[in-house]
Amino acid sequence: MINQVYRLVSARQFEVTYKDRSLQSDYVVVRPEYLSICAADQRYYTGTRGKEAMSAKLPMALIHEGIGKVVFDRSGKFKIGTRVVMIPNTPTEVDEYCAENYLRSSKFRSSGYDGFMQDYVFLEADRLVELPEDINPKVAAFTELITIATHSITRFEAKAHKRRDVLGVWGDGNLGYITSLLLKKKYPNSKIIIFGKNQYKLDHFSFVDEAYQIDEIPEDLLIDHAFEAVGGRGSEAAINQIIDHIYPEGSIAIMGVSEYPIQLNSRMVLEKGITIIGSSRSGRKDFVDTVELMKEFPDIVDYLTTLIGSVQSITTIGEIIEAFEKDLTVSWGKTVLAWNI
Ligand SMILES: NC(=O)C1=CN([C@@H]2O[C@H](COP(=O)(O)OP(=O)(O)OC[C@H]3O[C@@H](n4cnc5c(N)ncnc54)[C@H](OP(=O)(O)O)[C@@H]3O)[C@@H](O)[C@H]2O)C=CC1
Ligand SMILES: O=C(CO)[C@H](O)[C@H](O)COP(=O)(O)O
Ligand SMILES: [Zn+2]
Repeated sequence: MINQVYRLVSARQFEVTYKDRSLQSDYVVVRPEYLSICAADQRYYTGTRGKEAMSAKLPMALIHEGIGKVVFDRSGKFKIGTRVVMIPNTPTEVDEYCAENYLRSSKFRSSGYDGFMQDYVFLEADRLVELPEDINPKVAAFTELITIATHSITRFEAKAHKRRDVLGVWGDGNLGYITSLLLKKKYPNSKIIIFGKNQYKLDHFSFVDEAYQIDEIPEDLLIDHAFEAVGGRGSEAAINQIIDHIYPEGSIAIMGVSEYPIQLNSRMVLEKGITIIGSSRSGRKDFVDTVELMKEFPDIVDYLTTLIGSVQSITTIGEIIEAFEKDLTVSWGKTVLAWNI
């Protein structure tokens, strides 16, 4: 069959490519239903990802957050019509000590490999996780982003010391919202504090114990552990502020992506014996755990509807561009694409 792939060829420019795909294979074929734009896609779309990365990775189809329906599965593992979340990481080997998302050999969709902006996506069966029938598909669209928080909290649980009286999250955006929400669910007796730049965004975090604007943090406030969900230029200030407010021997999970190396107050990292936990992307286990969590606690999905910024129907390349441009102008929530192309 001929599959249409919608690739970014240079900043703000998409082209359709036609790829001949055989159905005589073990791939499961999924028709994308709802996709969602990640900050990483915007760095490619706008060209801010940097000249070197742009020329190394383009042309490629963007988007690594999305759900769809199975339209073909030779193995019969999935019934036709099953709604699934697609896992963008594609490992090519297994390592006893290194998770699939940290293996340098893994391929990650929309970071050098075609993402989900295609008429049909061909995936190995283990790159799909079945979703509950009744899940809100516009929230499920950004399940991948939820798995980022799941993955980071799992690493924190394994690597940080066990006092969890006060946990701080820096970043009053999408990832900060999801991370604080999952932390509150997992550690109901811990004090969860959100630190952000904008009062109108902090007002959305109704489930946290305390919220502070970053220029109004009491000097004597101390946290046991922290999660950084800022990224970009703001990462540096956020991580250094965390270093100032963390109790000795605490851990800092860094999730925000920055294009440039940032400067850390390394002297205080040493003096306080701080553990820094880098956390990037996610793997199958994080998707399975996240879907189970959403099944067990439907209120999590209810809270996450707050993050549906806008839903754009996509029927043409022009509408893809409109959706990316509109996403750049909104300051709260995720842009969900109803994939009708
Ligand atoms: N590790 C991983 O695997 C993943 C990482 N990411 C990365 O996580 C980062 C956050 O993504 P997302 O939540 O979608 O982005 P958002 O832009 O929604 O969130 C970032 C938020 O942090 C706020 N902020 C800026 N500076 C500070 C500061 N010093 N302290 C506290 N908050 C601050 C921003 O405010 P304002 O807008 O006013 O500046 C914004 O509200 C990005 O870099 C993204 O690429 C995303 C997915 C996966
Ligand atoms: O969003 C992400 C995962 O959900 C990561 O930020 C993304 O994978 C980083 O990739 P790149 O190096 O291409 O910017
Ligand atoms: Zn992402």
